[in-house]
Amino acid sequence: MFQPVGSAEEEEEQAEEDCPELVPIEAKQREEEENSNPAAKIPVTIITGYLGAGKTTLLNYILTEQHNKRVAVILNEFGEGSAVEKSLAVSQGGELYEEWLELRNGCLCCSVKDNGLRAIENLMQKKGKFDYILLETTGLADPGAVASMFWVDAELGVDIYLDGIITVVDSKYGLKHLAEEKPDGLINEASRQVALADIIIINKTDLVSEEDLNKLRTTIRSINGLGKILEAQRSRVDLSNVLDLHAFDSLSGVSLQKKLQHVPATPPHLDQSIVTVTFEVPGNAKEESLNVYIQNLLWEKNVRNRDDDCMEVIRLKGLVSIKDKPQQVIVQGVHELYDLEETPVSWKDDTERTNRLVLIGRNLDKDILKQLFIATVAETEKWWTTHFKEDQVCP
Ligand SMILES: Nc1nc2c(ncn2[C@@H]2O[C@H](COP(=O)(O)OP(=O)(O)OP(=O)(O)O)[C@@H](O)[C@H]2O)c(=O)[nH]1
Ligand SMILES: [Zn+2]
Repeated sequence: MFQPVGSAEEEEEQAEEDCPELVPIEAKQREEEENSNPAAKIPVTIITGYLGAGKTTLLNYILTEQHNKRVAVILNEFGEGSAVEKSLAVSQGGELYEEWLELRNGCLCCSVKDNGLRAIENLMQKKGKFDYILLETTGLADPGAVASMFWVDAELGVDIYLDGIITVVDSKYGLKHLAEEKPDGLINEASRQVALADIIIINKTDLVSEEDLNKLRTTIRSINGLGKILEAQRSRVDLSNVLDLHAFDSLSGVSLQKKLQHVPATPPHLDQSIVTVTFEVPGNAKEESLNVYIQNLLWEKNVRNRDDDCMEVIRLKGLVSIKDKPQQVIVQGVHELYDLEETPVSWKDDTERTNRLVLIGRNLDKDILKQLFIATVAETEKWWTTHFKEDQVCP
């Protein structure tokens, strides 16, 4: 795991902020508990989406569907009370709110008002009582920050892993939210959530015409060329499409290879600042240079496009060939965090060795990104150093 210096401390500080003490569950001992493998890691799926898009509806749906999983739910409220969340707890458990609840089907439910980290740590003390975690963020949350939590916290990483990010989009208001301009020139929350998603659920399709739905679908695709788009009413989707995705680990290596070959070049969209860029460069990458390449993009943020705008990468994904490594390496990035991990898949022969990268973000210029990458792979420092202007680091 690579992270810019300072983040770990910041996370630490955040974790210090108060979180309600969680009430232990007096649950009956389960037979499965004895049989369950204590070393097995628990998947966490983040459910995000703009206010009212249908996140809680999705949670409710998952909790009531047959899936043979004992799901623990964490509602991340960031201090904003919500009647809807209350109704979830009540309708499912018929009891208290803001505490741990054991639902009738054995699922656990919790509501927290901090960044969720402490809640998950506490939850892990109930290990063996559940085998899946769903975390709903608030509508205005940046899911990247929540996702980063699982990467930064090494201790947590022993017990759980990030399985995927689901973004629920409201059919009726989705386009409006995506087009919203923020006064400070920042990327709006709705776009950020779509950019980060592994799965995008276009929900409430009952409320719009086929024409409007097409527009929304096209816009979403133009932002995120990699994520899977599903359409739903009442957030009812096939659960095999949203759970156990392994979107962030090397297990996704095999499927990722196929997927990366079919990422559509996203059409330029006038009012859309976030795009997906993908390119392929055959050959080997030198690990050190690859780190420099990624760090310049994610940390130094000193890579600019032709208009001299800074490139902002929100999500990065790829399969690369590292010199002297027999196995394919998966690259994952969310905001400033990234990771290189060997997959179980080996390169068959040297002619096959190649690097495929997908970047989702703002002001991205495919040619410049590719040229920089070629400079890395070919280990020619010249073009490289002339292109980074140390004194022109973006804010
Ligand atoms: N017409 C229609 N309404 C829906 C659909 N799905 C959800 N709703 C309604 O939309 C409202 C918001 O749904 P929630 O699931 O609470 O949305 P949320 O994203 O959790 O909302 P916040 O947590 O407040 O941001 C509720 O009144 C739902 O009943 C749908 O497919 N069609
Ligand atoms: Zn909700």
